[in-house]
Amino acid sequence: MTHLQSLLDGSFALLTSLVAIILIVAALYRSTGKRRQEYIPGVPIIGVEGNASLADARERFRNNAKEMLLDGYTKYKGGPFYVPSPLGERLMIPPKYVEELKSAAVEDCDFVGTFFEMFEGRYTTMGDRSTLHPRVAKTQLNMSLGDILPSVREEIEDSFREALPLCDEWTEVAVADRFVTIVARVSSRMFGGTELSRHTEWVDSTINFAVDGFVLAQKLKAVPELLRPLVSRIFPEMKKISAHHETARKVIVPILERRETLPKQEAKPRDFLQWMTDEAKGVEKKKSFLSKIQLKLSFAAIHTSAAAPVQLLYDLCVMPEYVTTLRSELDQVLQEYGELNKQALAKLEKMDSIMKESQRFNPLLLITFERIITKNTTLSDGFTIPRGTTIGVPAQALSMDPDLYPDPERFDGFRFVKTGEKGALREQYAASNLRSMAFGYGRHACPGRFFASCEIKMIMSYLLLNYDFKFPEARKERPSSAAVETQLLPNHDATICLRQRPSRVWAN
Ligand code: HEM
Repeated sequence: MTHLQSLLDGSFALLTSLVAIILIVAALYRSTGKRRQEYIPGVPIIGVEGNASLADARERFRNNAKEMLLDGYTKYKGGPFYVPSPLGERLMIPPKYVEELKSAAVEDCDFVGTFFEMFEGRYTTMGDRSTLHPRVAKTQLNMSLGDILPSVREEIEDSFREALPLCDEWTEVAVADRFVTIVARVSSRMFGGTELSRHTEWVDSTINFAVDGFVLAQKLKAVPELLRPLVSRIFPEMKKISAHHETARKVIVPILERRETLPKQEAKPRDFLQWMTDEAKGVEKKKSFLSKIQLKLSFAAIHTSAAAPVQLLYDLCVMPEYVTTLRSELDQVLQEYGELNKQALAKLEKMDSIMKESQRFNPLLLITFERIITKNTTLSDGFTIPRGTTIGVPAQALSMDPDLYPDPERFDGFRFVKTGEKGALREQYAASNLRSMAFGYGRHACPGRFFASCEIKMIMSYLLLNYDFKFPEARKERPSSAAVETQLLPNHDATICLRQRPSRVWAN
């Protein structure tokens, strides 16, 4: 009896523990918000053809996303397909569906949610539901481009002098990181003037916030989702991310406090921080909030814009025949305008075109227009996208479509000047339409793309005017980009030989 009683007691204790474990697991599972993926019948998954399993395809996608996306786009052109991914299969949608979804309600077609998913936003703090920075970028930043360009020019000169000092002799340097520093400084000048752009700790934080967040996200993805809340604490990047926020607070809050004491009759600074301060509503007015958002904006602005001139520089080193034409366009424009102001930059049509062509081959993002569909959504032709599906557009594959870009495999630096002669705006570098989706599309299309376009043109102009450049003798091919899932990072180890030109800086 006693034996049976203790056996029953033991079983009861075991059962209670089991129930408790199941409840905890269920609660944790719910708290992660992850549901079992519902696939759309008949929609193919790229990479699982033949004997390949879904797990194989997901693994292959990590490093071969570019080829697999192109494969899917070519095979199922005009129709949807899934790309395999450890995060769950992502649904690539054709342009007709993009058009329908471009202005869907934010809560039904969630853009910020993709940051939380892809960059583990809960831990990396990447992604923010505040609309303050996109609001300000769409309005004040874009309206003020002409006014802020002189300070951008000055910062380019100063940061080039520090990051890439001019030398009479050919000097071999790895350029990628130096361009990140230049762009971080130039962006910071636009964010908050020289108080930010010359503040080394701030500039380092804006660069490394993205790097640490990216590394942490990759590490966390290798850990089962349930364990991430616990495991995240042991990764050093977690502490580094907190330190970047602390730097942002320490640097920005005093700037904002000083600005409050400026006499009313004094002209307000013309920078992003000031525009955000003026536009902020409710909790957005808190200085600590503004510092957090400014750091997050640096994530959107810096590595994205720094990748473009590096990739174009690599292109020009393998195709030096473009350099003379670009320099003579610059000469003509400088002669006409005397300086690189907004109108002058708009006249750099060949430069604009080659930037776009370079981006067509090596964009930073292979997929754009990424959104999470938060409720079952039926489109006009009856196609239903289940709740929880992450959608996107294979933007790079689209830019290789021969129906949109004749002879797409050929690098034709000035192809967009030719079609642009008909006055088609859609062919500009900063265009956002159904055939040019590098900057996304619709409600969330990159609001910083016009600034980015000016900034990249100015950086390339400065480079072309002041430096000769070539690859070292030993390099026979263009350095390949590093594919990390759907991102294509410019090669960070490649070196370039640079030499001072009989310098003109910018002046005519
Ligand atoms: C070449 C450089 C850049 C590239 C390739 C790029 C690309 C993108 C893309 C693909 C999106 C998502 C669009 C969509 O899904 O529809 C985006 C959003 C965004 N970008 Fe950029 N971007 C660049 C530079 C910048 C710069 C310089 C800024 C700020 C000054 C910026 C600020 C933003 C913001 C705030 C958003 C979010 C918009 C929203 O929440 O509605 N970007 N960008």
